[in-house]
Amino acid sequence: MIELDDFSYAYPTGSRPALRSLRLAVPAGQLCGVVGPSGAGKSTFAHALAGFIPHALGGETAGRVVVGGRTVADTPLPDLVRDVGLVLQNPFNQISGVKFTVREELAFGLENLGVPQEEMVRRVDAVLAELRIEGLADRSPYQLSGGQQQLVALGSVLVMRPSVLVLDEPTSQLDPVGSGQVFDAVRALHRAGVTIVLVEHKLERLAEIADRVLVLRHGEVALDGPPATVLADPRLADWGVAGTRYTAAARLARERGLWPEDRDLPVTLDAAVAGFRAVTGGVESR
Ligand SMILES: Nc1ncnc2c1ncn2[C@@H]1O[C@H](COP(=O)(O)OP(=O)(O)OP(=O)(O)O)[C@@H](O)[C@H]1O
Repeated sequence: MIELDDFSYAYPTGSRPALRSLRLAVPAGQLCGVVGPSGAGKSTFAHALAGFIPHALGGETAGRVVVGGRTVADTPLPDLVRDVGLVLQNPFNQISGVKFTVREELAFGLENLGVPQEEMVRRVDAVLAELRIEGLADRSPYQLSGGQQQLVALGSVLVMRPSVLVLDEPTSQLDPVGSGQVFDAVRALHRAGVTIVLVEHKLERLAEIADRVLVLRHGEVALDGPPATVLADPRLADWGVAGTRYTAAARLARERGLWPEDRDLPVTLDAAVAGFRAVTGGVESR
């Protein structure tokens, strides 16, 4: 469970608050997507949940962030990382720099926690298989592509088995295959009951897996609700957030009188197919 209680934050060098009076709760086990235009505060939000704000980045806070019953500002970072995993937008920043192979890199956090060797090997092997990166195990973390590093950065967090996972654009550098590997892993973690906050620009993917979507704008929550409602909201375009391609296609169809005004615009492929089937009466032209 994550709670933000009137939480505001300004960076040490920031002239304006990056987050403003956020009041929200993410129940245990929920997969909450976060979207918004550039500079909206998405990364800042992710850092605040994981305790990097204020512990590592300083700045001024007001209100509280509570994760798993602990007030983030009052909990030392090493204690927080046992429960809350943060995958950064740039994987390069997440690599320890002190390990020679991916296998060692994945074990690093567990080593620091004093996890016994056998258990460590078991957990690292499980994560290598889950992310389908067994082939990278003996490579240097520095001789990987950005996308491969992104998978390793995710793996180094997953081995810790956090109960809360915060992912800041975890597929930004990945091709469709790599993105699929990450989304499969996220889906499995969601099924396993992990609480997940996922900052993601790939809205078609987000629409399929999120229980809920927050839209951040100027550091505030502009919209909050189920993906089918939030991602089809016409205001997104005005705010600089491109909706899903399914919503765009149905909106064009509506402009041509082919999608009824009273039918919701779709955000997933299944909803789009069902909608077009219904409006064409199931007749498919060749
Ligand atoms: N280290 C920093 N120091 C000062 N200001 C910062 C810092 N990082 C971000 N900001 C500012 O805080 C605001 C929110 O930035 P943030 O990176 O959280 O946005 P974002 O929604 O993640 O954007 P993007 O989609 O481009 O990653 C912006 O005005 C940004 O310029």
